[in-house]
Amino acid sequence: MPEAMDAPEIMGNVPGAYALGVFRERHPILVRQVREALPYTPDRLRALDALLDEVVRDVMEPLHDPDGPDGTAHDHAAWAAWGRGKIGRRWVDVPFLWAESYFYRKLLEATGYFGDGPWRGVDPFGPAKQAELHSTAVDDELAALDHAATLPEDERAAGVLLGSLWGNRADLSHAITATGGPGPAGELVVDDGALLWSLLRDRAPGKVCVLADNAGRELLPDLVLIDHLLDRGLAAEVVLHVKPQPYFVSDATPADVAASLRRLAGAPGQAGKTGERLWRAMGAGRLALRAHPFSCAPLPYSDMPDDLREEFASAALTITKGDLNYRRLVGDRFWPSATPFAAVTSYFPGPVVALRTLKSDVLVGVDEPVSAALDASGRSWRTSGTHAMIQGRA
Ligand SMILES: O=P(O)(O)OC[C@H]1O[C@](O)(CO)[C@@H](O)[C@@H]1O
Repeated sequence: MPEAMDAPEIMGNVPGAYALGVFRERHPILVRQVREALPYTPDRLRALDALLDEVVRDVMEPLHDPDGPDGTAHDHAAWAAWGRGKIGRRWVDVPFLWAESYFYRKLLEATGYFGDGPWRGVDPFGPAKQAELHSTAVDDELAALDHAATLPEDERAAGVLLGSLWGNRADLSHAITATGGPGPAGELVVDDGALLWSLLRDRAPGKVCVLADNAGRELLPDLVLIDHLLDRGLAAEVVLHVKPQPYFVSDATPADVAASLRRLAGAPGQAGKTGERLWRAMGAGRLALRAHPFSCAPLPYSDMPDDLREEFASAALTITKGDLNYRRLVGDRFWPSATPFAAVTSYFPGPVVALRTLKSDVLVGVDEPVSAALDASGRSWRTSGTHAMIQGRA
C-alpha cells in the first residue's frame, strides 16, 4: 500500500474543515425542510423533532430497536455492525462519510420510510425533486438539445460529456447552504476527457457502468450521455446504478429514473426522441438499472462486495458521477492534492473515470503548484462546485 494511503480520514471536528459546517448548518436546516415538505402525522413530526435535537446536541443515537414500530428495516444488523465504536459519539468525531450516511439513514427512519405505517416508501425529498424536474430551467435545458443536434459529431460528444459533468453542480443538498443556483460551467482542474473517449472508441463496444448521483438536472444530462453512447455504438449496453432509497437529498432512485424518462419522452424535439430511444433501450435490456444496497453504504468502494466487483471488472468503463461517489472512489481523506488518482483507485477492478464538481475537501491528481495557486486565490474552489474534474485511469 503506498505511503499516501495513510492520509487522515476527513472528520467534522477538524477546525476549518468543510465537514463541520455540514453538521452544524446543513443538517439542522434539512431536518426542518423535510418536516415542512409533506403533511406528516404527529408520530413522524415527533420523530423528526427528536432527530433535530440529536443533531443539535451532537450525539449519535442508535437506530430504533428492530422489534419496535420502526423496526422492520432490512438493514438494522448492517448498521449495528458498521456503527460499532461510532454510535453514541459526537457526529463530528467519526469519519465524515460515515456520519453523513448515518444521518440520511436516520432521516428516513424518522419519516417512517421503513415502517409499517402510511409513510412507508414515501420519498421525503420527493416534492423538491418533482419541483425541479418540472421547472422551466429543465424546459430550457431540454430545448437546448435541439441546437446540440446540429453540431459536428466531436463538438456534440464534448457537449454531452460536459453537460453530464456540470449537471452535477445542480444538487439539491448543496443548494441548501450554497448561494445562487447552479450557474454556468466553471473551470476544469483535471481534464481526462480524451482518455474517456479513447476507452470507448479504440475498442469494440462493451458494457459501460454509470454510477449515478443526483436526480433531475443531473440525471437528465446523464441520460443524454447514455443515449449518446448507445446510439453511437460506443457502448453495447449501459448499466445505470442508482440508490435503492432516498439519500443525500437528491440522489437518484429507480422512481427518479422512471420520472426522468417520462419527462424526456414527453418533451418536444430532440429531448423527446432521446427519451423514446432510452425507453426502448430499457425494454430491450441494453439499458439496465441497478439499485444495489452498497450504493447507500457508508463505505468506500474499496470495500465493495464481490458481485459489484465482478460487475465493474466486466465493464469496458465505469463512469462515476458526483462528489459523494468521488469520495467513495478515492477514499474520503485529506490526501496531498498531487496523490496519483491511479494509485488510490488501483483496487478498482477496471477502467474508471470520475465526473465531479468539487463540493468537499477530498482531492487527488492535482499538482501542488496548481492547488496552491487556487488556494491562494481565496476562493472556496474545493467545495463550492465552481470547479470540476474529469479524472480517470485505464
Ligand atoms: O451530489 P454530490 O455531488 O454527490 O454532492 C454531495 C455532497 O454534498 C454534501 O452532502 C455536502 O457538501 C457532501 O458531503 C457531498 O459530497
